[in-house]
Amino acid sequence: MQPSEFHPHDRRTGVEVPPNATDSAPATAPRVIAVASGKGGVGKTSVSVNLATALVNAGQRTLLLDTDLGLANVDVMLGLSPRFTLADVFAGRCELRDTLLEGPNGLMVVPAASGKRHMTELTAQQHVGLVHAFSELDLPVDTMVVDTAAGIADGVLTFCQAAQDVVVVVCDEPASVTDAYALIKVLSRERGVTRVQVLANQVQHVREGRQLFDKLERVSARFLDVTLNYLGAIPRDEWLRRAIQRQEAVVDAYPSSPSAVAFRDIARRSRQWQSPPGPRGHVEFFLERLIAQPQPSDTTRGATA
Ligand SMILES: Nc1ncnc2c1ncn2[C@@H]1O[C@H](COP(=O)(O)OP(=O)(O)OP(=O)(O)O)[C@@H](O)[C@H]1O
Repeated sequence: MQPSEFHPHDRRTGVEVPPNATDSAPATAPRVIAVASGKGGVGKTSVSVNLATALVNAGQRTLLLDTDLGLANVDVMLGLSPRFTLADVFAGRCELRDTLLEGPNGLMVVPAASGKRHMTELTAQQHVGLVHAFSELDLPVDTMVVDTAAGIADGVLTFCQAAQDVVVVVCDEPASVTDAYALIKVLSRERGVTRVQVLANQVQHVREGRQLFDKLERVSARFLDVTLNYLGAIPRDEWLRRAIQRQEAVVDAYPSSPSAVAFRDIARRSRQWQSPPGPRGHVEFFLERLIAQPQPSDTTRGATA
C-alpha cells in the first residue's frame, strides 16, 4: 500500500481505509509472523520494526501489531504519536480503526500502550471483539508482524500459537539462551508449535549466531518435538542504536549499515516461507485462530527442562 492510498489525516491517527481495500485484498490469508524472545531487552522490538519496515519497502502490504500492553514501544521506535492504542479499544474509548497509524512508506501500525494491563488479562470476549474490529477494518494485508511481550505469559504464547511462524530472537547471554529455550519448550509442549525460526541478534561475528543456534538446536532436538530453523544473525551495530535515537528503522535511516543489510536479507528469506493454505484473506483470520485455540488453564511459568 502506498502512503497516498492511506488518506491519513496526520501521522497520529484517524487513518482512512481505502474504499477499494476489499478489491485489493490478497487471495490467501496474510502471513502472520510473531516475534518473541523469552528474555527482555534482546532486541525483539528492533527486529519487529525492521523486519516489518523491510517487508513494506519490498512491496509487501504489512501491518505491525504491538501486543505488549505492558511495555509497548513500537510507536516510540518509529517516532509515531498514537492518540489511541489497543488499550483504549479494550476500554471502549475508541474503535480499532482509530488506533491505526501510518508508519514509514505506508507501514500500518497498531500500537499498544505502556503501563497498561497485560494481554494475558484480556478475556475471550475481548479477543472476539478484536476479531470483529479487525474484520470491519477489512485491510489488505500480505504480512502481519506481531511484536510480543517479553516472558512466557499466556498472552505471548497465544499470539505465537496463532501465528504461522514464530521468530525467537536470542543473543549471546546465558539468560537469553535459557529463556529462549524455555519459550520454545512451552510453545512446543503446550501450544503445539512445531516450527520455530531462530534469529541471533547483536552478534559480534557471523560464527557467533550459528553457535547460538547450535546450542538451542542440540537441546531442543534432544528434549522437544520441534524443528528449529536458523534464520540468520543481526550484527551488533552502532548504526542501529543511532537509528533508535532518531526514532527510525535502521533499514530506512542507514540502509547500507550492516544491520540494515541483514534485516533486508531476513525479510527476503521470510517471504519464501510456505504460506498457509486456504482462501481466507484478512487479518481476521489471524485473530480467529487466536480464539479458536484451546487455552491451557495451567500456568506455563516455571516449567522445568
Ligand atoms: N543489533 C543490535 N545492535 C546494537 N544494539 C542493539 C541491537 N539490537 C538491539 N540493540 C539495543 O538493545 C536495546 C533493546 O532493544 P529492543 O528494545 O529492541 O529489545 P526488546 O527485546 O524489544 O526489549 P523489551 O521487549 O524487553 O522491551 C536497543 O535499545 C538497542 O540499544
